[in-house]
Amino acid sequence: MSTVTTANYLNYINGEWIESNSNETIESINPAAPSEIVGVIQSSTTDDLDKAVEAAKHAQKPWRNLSGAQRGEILYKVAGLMEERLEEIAECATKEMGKTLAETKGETKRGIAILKYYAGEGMRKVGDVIPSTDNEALMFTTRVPLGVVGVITPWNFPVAIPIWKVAPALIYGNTVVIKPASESAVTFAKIAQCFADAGLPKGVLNMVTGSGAVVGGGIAKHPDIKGITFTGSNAVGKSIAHEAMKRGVKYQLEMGGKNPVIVAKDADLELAVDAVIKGAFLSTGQKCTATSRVIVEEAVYDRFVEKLVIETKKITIGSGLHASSWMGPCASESQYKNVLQAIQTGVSDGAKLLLGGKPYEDKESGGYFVEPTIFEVADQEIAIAREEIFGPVIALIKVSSLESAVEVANDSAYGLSASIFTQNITRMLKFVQEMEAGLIRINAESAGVELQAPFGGMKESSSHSREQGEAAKEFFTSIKTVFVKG
Ligand SMILES: NC(=O)c1ccc[n+]([C@@H]2O[C@H](COP(=O)([O-])OP(=O)(O)OC[C@H]3O[C@@H](n4cnc5c(N)ncnc54)[C@H](O)[C@@H]3O)[C@@H](O)[C@H]2O)c1
Ligand SMILES: O=C[C@H](O)CS(=O)(=O)O
Repeated sequence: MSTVTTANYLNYINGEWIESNSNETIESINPAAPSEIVGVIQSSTTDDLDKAVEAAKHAQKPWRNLSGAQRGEILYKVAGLMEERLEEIAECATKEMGKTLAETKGETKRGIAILKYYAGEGMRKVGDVIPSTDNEALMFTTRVPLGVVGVITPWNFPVAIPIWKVAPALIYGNTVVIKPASESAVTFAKIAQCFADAGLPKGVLNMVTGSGAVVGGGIAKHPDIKGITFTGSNAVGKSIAHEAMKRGVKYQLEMGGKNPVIVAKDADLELAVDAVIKGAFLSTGQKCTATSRVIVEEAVYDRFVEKLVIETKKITIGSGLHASSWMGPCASESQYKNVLQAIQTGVSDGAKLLLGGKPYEDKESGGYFVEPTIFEVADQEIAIAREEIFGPVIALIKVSSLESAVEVANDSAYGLSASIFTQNITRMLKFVQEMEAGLIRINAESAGVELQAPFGGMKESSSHSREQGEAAKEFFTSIKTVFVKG
């Protein structure tokens, strides 16, 4: 029997908090203590979505007609309010999806920094003057917003990912309808409140919560939504792309990964072990850039594995609210079951289980905890070496040379993030050149996206645009080339 511990969270449409006309709700559960309901959100309908899109459409022209500096001023105010409410937002994120308070505080600070970065973008140039072949003419480029943008976000970064989409969308003059993942929608409701309290004009930002198929699918199909930015699984991303292409609207997808780390024979093994543990098990492995394959040159394989197992055994598991916990639960029951199923598949496919592989029983809480799990894989064709698990599971692969390591690393449908540990500059440069991934990190964990740099994947990890930094401008605006003759 679950007990409601907090309020009913409403949709934010046209500057007001309103209930869905479905009169149905979804419970956001604490995965570390599933009997606890963090909040109750709206299970919205396409009618609710239509209201939100209408509000966004109505607000778009006045919003676009503000100067970038004026739009930026509001983003700075949102950042300030989030700073004041940092503890509340971070604690809510930890309760909703499980990652530790240290991680959610860091993520909330990251969201604040992203808001400030894009607030500043409101004062930066948007085009270029290009010399015309006609010496009496002036030719230049400028940029215009897309209009109403649909934002669909996952649960694993409930603060950073919505903000790294919403902030650039708004600063470049678009208005937004966002559907956050239901597993972390209460967290975004608190962020939307910061936008409301910062004086954002009504209709500029609208949040509609609910099922992906209904509300997310409705965003993909809506005729008045002129751009869709999505982060989530490949299956869902491809369905959104299909709908967007049918309507001829811009779309942006950032999706799954199966991120390799190569440990070369000249690697600093202590550094590599520390980075693999952080990259694979922080956030319970629920990062798109998380380490899931570790490819080790045979010359150092046994020493590396011995150190890795010893250090992994030190990981403390528990509620993310407890300072003693280094790793929290899987974010939901379904994620928990998916991870345990993947582990079972690994065992039945013949992978050698070196550590973990079982639920971490916490009888008091009944939380969705899984032990950090390390497999040794001889056959790279098996599922745990190929498919994204999005949990605390790594596959170790032994290779005879760096050439072979890069071949194995590239042998994946995904191309999001990749790291190498070596102290040889030639090997580093060869890796940079030959590794098919959008994020390349040298002597550092595979996770770690910096807000000021372009971020996105290659191959099936992405629709091949880039998010964050100046790159966001390319998606959230259209370029106009202007030729002026007196
Ligand atoms: N590349 C990146 O930057 C990045 C970052 C974080 C997570 N991810 C990926 O996201 C996945 C985990 O997140 P998730 O479980 O929330 O993914 P998901 O695809 O299940 O859901 C993502 C969002 O899409 C919505 N959705 C679900 N079905 C939909 C549909 N039919 N139409 C439209 N929207 C729909 C969901 O409600 C949610 O808001 C992993 O694959 C992970 O790799 C990628
Ligand atoms: O899931 C999103 C990315 O993994 C963010 S980061 O690489 O962990 O910063």
